[in-house]
Formats: sequence, C-alpha cells, structure tokens
Amino acid sequence: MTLFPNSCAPDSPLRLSLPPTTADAPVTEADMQAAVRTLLLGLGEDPDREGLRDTPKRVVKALKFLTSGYRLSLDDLLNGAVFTEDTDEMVLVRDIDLFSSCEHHILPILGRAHVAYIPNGKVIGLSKIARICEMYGRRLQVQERLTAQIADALQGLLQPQGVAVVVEASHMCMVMRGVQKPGSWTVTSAVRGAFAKDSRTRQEFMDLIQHRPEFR
Ligand SMILES: Nc1nc2c(ncn2[C@@H]2O[C@H](COP(=O)(O)OP(=O)(O)OP(=O)(O)O)[C@@H](O)[C@H]2O)c(=O)[nH]1
Ligand SMILES: [Zn+2]
Repeated sequence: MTLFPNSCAPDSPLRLSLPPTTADAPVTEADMQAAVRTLLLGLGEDPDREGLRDTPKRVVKALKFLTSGYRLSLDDLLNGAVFTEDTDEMVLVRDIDLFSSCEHHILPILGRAHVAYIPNGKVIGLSKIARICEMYGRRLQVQERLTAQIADALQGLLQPQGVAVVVEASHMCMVMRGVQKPGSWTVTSAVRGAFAKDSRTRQEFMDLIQHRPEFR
C-alpha cells in the first residue's frame, strides 16, 4: 500500500490532488484519543465509566477507517487491471453502495453511485470502479466533489470516449439533525466527453439507471 497518496511520480496521471493537509503535524494517536475524551466530557459524560472507557480508542479507529481513502492511491487499488479491448459500447456499473462522511459535520452520507463509461481501446476491471468509489468515499466530502472525483479518475485512467457518474445519497446531517428531512435524497452528476456532448448518450445512461432511490 502506498502510505502517502501523493507518493507516485509528480507527472503521473495517478497522482491525486489532495486538499492541503496537516499530515506532517505531530498529532499522535494519544492526542486524538484525548480529543475524543474531551468531547465526551463536554457532552456531560463520564469518560471513565465502563461503557465509555475504550470509546476514545474506538472512535479514533473508526474515523481512521472512514477516512482511509486519503491513504490510498489509484495505482494501489487498480493493481494493473486496465485491459486493451476493442469495444465502444457503454459499460455501466450501477447501484454501487457508497458510504462517505460529510466534511461539514463528519456525519454519514449514505447512498449509491452509478458509473458508466464508453471505452476507447481500454477497459477497467469492474470491481475497480467500485473501489474508486470507495477510495473517494472514505474521505471527508461534499457530494459534488465526490461525484466529480470519480468521473475524473476514470477519465484520467482510461481516456474513454466519455464518463458519466450519478450519486444519489442521503445526508445524515440533514436527517438526524439540522433541518431533519429523512426523506430527502441529493442527486449529483458529473458527465465528461460523449455524455456531455451528446444528449442521446446521456439519456441512454439516465434510462439505464432509472429506479426508485431507496437505501437498503
Ligand atoms: N453542497 C453541499 N452541501 C452539503 C453537503 N453536505 C452537507 N452540506 C450542507 O452544508 C451546509 C453547512 O451549512 P452551515 O449553516 O454552515 O451549517 P449548519 O448550521 O449545521 O447548517 P444546517 O445543516 O442547515 O443546520 C448545510 O446546508 C448542509 O446541508 C454536500 O455534500 N454538498
Ligand atoms: Zn453535513
């Protein structure tokens, strides 16, 4: 595994554009656990009671998992699974479960992605499309950026004739708190190449993903 997402060659198409981070800041695991302990105290809890004693450790572990996409790169997850193939028919992987975290509240974004591309001499292993969604999902996100990152990753890896991505998701920050709208779904799309230029191609994609959004 590449520990640092930007560790591939500076001119590599696989290089990720990460937001500025404090990755070099000396924040230890103990610091992070102490911060969670402080949160618990602020919430009026007793962090030393039995049920909460290991909670700082668990929360840090969970948050690290939910943001593990920062510590992955496209070449890690691709494992070379890009193949030469003489086809120019649309490939669609739909209903890819997606779990992300909203960057404003660090609360879950739950939904699914539909990802299509029209090859241009190269195809990608199908599971890798879901892995790309996972990599970008396991970061602090806004849905619009998540959608665009998935599209741009495929565009960069395959130089296909076009890419289309639709993400439909429910934001727990709009469901469990704040405006409290449990039935709301946010739909975002990113289209590139033929899907942007040709409305019939875009319509074919939209017809193929038509269904009632419902989180299972
Ligand atoms: N565009 C976009 N907005 C998001 C996303 N996730 C959360 N938000 C919104 O980010 C906004 C943050 O607004 P603020 O007013 O700063 O935060 P807040 O007081 O918690 O807002 P409320 O959620 O309205 O209570 C809210 O409107 C959220 O709904 C996302 O993926 N995309
Ligand atoms: Zn939010």
